Amino acid sequence: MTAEPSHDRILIIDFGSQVTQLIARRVREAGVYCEIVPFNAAPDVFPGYGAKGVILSGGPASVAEMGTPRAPQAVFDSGVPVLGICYGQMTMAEQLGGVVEAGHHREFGRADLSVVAPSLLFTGVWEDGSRNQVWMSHGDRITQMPPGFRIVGVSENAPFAAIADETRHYYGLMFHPEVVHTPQGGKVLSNFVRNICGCAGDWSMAAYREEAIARIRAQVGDGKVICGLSGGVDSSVAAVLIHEAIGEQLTCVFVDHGLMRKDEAHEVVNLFRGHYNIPLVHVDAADMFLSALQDVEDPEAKRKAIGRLFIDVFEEEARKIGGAGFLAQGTLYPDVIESVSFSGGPSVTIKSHHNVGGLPERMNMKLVEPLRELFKDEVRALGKELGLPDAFVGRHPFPGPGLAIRCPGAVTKEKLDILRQADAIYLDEIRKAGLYDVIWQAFAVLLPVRTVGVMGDGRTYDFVLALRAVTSVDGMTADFYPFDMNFLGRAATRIINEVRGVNRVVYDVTSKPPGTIEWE
Ligand SMILES: Nc1ncnc2c1ncn2[C@@H]1O[C@H](COP(=O)(O)OP(=O)(O)OP(=O)(O)O)[C@@H](O)[C@H]1O
Ligand SMILES: O=c1[nH]c(=O)c2[nH+]cn([C@@H]3O[C@H](COP(=O)(O)O)[C@@H](O)[C@H]3O)c2[nH]1
Ligand SMILES: NC(=O)CC[C@H](N)C(=O)O
Ligand SMILES: [Mg+2]
Repeated sequence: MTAEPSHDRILIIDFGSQVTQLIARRVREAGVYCEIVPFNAAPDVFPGYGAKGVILSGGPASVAEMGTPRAPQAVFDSGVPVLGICYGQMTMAEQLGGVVEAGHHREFGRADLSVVAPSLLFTGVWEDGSRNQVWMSHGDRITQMPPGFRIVGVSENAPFAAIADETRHYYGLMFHPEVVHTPQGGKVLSNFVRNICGCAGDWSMAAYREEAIARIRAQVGDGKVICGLSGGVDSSVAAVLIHEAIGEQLTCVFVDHGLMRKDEAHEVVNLFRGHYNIPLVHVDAADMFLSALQDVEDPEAKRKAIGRLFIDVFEEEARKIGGAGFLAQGTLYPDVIESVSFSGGPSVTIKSHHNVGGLPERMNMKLVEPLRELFKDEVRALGKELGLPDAFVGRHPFPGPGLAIRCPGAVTKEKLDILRQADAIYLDEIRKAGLYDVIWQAFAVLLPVRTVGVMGDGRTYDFVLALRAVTSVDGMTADFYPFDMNFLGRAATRIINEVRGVNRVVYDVTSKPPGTIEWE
């Protein structure tokens, strides 16, 4: 947990819901700092955390079953306001003397909430007597409220859809206020953190910048820092922020691992050197990465191998400048959440982001990660605050393992060359159509599948290329971009005509979840 002591803070206890991160986002949108802690770490974290309120997330387990997770008793003993959402509501009800039954009354998706009594939680949002759209995803339900609570809202299948004990400031919601399908849900969460918990709502990027600089100085002292710079938004913002904090103690290192897109290495280095007076070392490590990846097919093995090599390169560069005690990276909150699985914790590891779960166990340098608590859109806002040019702030994300995770199966130089050309054409068409800034991320994937085609009256037997484009706010959830068919036809024709080795193009229409954005 990172200290953010000069602002009010909310602690979110995670029971493993797929949408816990969205609770954090909504709370921050209300100008309030918050962090997520897994339920099994909560008993240690809560007592010293200084939370002005606690939110209990949803989760896949059933409160009606023995041995399922509970909130720390200390939370209820502390007197801070508590909001339970779905599983969080049910465990709160059970822990405070109510009864929960396992599910015959499943509600998944859109539901109507009838407000049947006034509550501070709904003030200025939903009037007493109104019916409102909410989103539910549960099978269990409360059948008996704990003492001191009353019903505030009901739905067709949940007689206790919203309950409150206004005296003790305990609130429980069966529905999920954090998802966009509960259109007024953000305001409900804002009511909780601002009006009920009494948080000031003064958490902003300008404040974050000042505090982050102070923290970097305190951590680093007069030590030297190597910063992994990819040219992406995150590391560019991290580098500029760290430079503001410690000036010449910083050296940036750009690793060309041979898995970059077309012309990317030179563009990044020139752009950065053109704008900043920060020392930047350009390392050509393509042979080293490609030979290490030669026979690696498993996605996690690829990620781990790349993570390890990155560190080898950083350590080597540190030696060249006479040693550096610290390694800085543009790690974001979603990288941390998606990579880390606490043992016995609620959520599973989806993929090891090279800069977190993919790091080797033994590290000589200490990590400096000033963006570790931020979501992508917050980093972009911080970048604007720091005056970064749009060429950095508006860039689509590009994963550290690069094209290796866009080449399912073994990675070869030939495949990378094909992918590079096709990807460049696809992005060129996107820019020409004026869609680059509308789309959150777009890229091509070279599939390890060959199909038969006919070109110039001859038979071809070449690779299939998949195109991907998504819209998103923070990369945690995403929708596929609904291209016009003419656009897709145009891009496919150009790729097949101009790139040798591809004779078929397909478009990926999977959202996240259930897909992820990258294919590996
Ligand atoms: N080629 C590279 N050279 C040096 N460091 C890198 C490279 N690729 C990734 N990194 C390090 O790993 C971190 C995480 O990579 P990631 O792709 O998430 O962030 P980014 O590249 O800075 O931003 P974006 O997500 O917008 O691409 C980076 O912030 C950077 O510190
Ligand atoms: O720096 C990174 N190192 C990684 O190992 C990594 N894996 C995925 N990504 C990027 O994260 C976002 C979410 O991707 P997924 O839906 O595929 O998990 C998308 O923007 C991905 O491009 C990575 N970035
Ligand atoms: N979304 C949730 O928190 C679900 C809670 C519990 N697993 C149920 O099905 O009722
Ligand atoms: Mg990147």
